[in-house]
Amino acid sequence: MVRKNLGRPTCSIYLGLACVSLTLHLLLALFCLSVLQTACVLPASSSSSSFSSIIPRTDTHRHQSVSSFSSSDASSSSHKLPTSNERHKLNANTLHHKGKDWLNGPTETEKKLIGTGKEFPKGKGLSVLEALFNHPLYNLPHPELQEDDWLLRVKTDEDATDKESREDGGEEEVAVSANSQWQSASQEEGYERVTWTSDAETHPPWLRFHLGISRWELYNRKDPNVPQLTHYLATQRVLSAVQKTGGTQLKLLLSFPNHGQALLKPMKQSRDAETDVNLFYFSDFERHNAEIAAFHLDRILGFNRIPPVVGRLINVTTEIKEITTDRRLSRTFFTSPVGNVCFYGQCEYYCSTEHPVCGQPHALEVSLAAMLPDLALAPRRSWRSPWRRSYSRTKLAQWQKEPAYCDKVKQTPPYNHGTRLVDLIDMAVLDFLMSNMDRHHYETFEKFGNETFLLHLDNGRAFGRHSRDEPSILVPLLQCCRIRRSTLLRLRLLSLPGFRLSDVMRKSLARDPLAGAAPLLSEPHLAALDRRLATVLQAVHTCQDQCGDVVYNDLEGYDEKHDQQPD
Ligand SMILES: Nc1ncnc2c1ncn2[C@@H]1O[C@H](COP(=O)(O)OP(=O)(O)OP(=O)(O)O)[C@@H](O)[C@H]1O
Ligand SMILES: [Mn+2]
Repeated sequence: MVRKNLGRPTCSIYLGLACVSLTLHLLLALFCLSVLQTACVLPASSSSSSFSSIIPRTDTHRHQSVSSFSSSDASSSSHKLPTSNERHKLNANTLHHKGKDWLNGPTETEKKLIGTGKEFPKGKGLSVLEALFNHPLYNLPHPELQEDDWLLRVKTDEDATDKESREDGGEEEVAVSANSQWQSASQEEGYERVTWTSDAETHPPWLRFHLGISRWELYNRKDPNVPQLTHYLATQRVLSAVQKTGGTQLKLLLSFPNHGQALLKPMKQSRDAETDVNLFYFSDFERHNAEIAAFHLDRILGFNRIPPVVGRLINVTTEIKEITTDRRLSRTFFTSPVGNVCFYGQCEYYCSTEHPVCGQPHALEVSLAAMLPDLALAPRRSWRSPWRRSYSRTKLAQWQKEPAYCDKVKQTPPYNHGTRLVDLIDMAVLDFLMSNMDRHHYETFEKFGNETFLLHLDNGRAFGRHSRDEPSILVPLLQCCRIRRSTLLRLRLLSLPGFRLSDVMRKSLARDPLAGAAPLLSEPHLAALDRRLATVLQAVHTCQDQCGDVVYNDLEGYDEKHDQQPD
């Protein structure tokens, strides 16, 4: 009946409506697809403890993004982004996605790049560490550095003349003065007379380290000066020892005769003592062996973003107590009931008689980190981490309450451009592996603007517990589902039997002077590294199952070259 009554015009109206509805549905579907591709599936629960059950994740909730984002640092949002630099295309500046192959595990090319790990050439007499560093992934071609990609440069005689003749004298470039002969004006007691010229041969290791800092890394792994620098720190006569200000725990600044300096952190815990489970991360002690191990781990991950650190056995009496001019420090020395020489210094945390640093009776293990160039020469910018913890016993940080937090970070300068976000994720991977929950800030060199690497300073609270992993450290990766390709490939390499991370770390740490006393990381800590590495790879895998655009391809152009090489 109804059919009968339907005239031709009504029919076309229905047909039209059907078409409109179909188009709308299509548009809606397209929109949904595009949204799902750019954002990732996030954990459903909002409490921080939910992160412990993140891996592997199967939930598929979407969360509304929040429109306002208070920048993590007032200075960070005001800092203008420089234009992207073609020269560093290979390093990390291209966003590129190579189709579906990325989505599940290593591609054929990647497998070729990584190898099977079985070819570790034991027979060739190479150690696992040497074999790792010989691997193509640790020898990626780097574009030539331009003049302004170096943090400092030696001033030549011509520069000096130029500057004198200029009226304003406004030299922008930070320069190390080394005209024909660099002579210190005053001959301070104990310091050597300076006879450095612009010839690198005459420079002490610490100066060569400073002059080797570039836009993309703190040191070149192959630079023979790095072992020379650590040897220098471990053996030079200590000329002065004073407390270093800044930070919350006790640390000293040592000076050496040829004007080098080191940041000292003393041994506070035995190697295998685990941090008390009831201590909050912000109440944890700093560990000297964590500073040393962090330097090795960062280098093994291919980052080169931690100043070289070395262990040393110092004499508390002759190398600190008897030479210090720091009254605040010398006042705190005492002899313990068993006759050990102890001190505690003045600082916010653990500087009291109840928490002394003691020699046995004089010998004390310490870590010595190479000092970065003076802030007057090379100013640094401190950035508050978007994933900073609340540093409160009760409050949760924003990222712990909002699973879609990364969407906001991704839109906020400097994380919306260049490599900053993947740099931060590199840092989260490093911190998760060593279980460092104390990364509240990070620093960059002001000179390089936003196109530069992140300094991974202050690792004293890492390696506190081996029996537990802390999934919340990995949240930047879990929430953003983004990782640099070179990092991912190296992580995969380090998970293969021939290059197992724990084996490489054991070998690398054995080179430290303190390894003679006891391995710098106990076996349970080394085993934890392998376990955590598997967790990181699993997290990436889960991301790849759930989101697009996970891998940031910083190796563009390298695949093709590699493919052309004979197997
Ligand atoms: N190798 C270095 N060269 C120069 N400066 C350094 C070096 N390492 C650390 N610093 C500076 O010293 C400051 C304090 O050092 P560090 O963060 O290790 O101390 P801390 O007591 O652990 O700090 P916090 O309590 O804030 O965690 C750092 O923020 C950094 O600016
Ligand atoms: Mn610290």
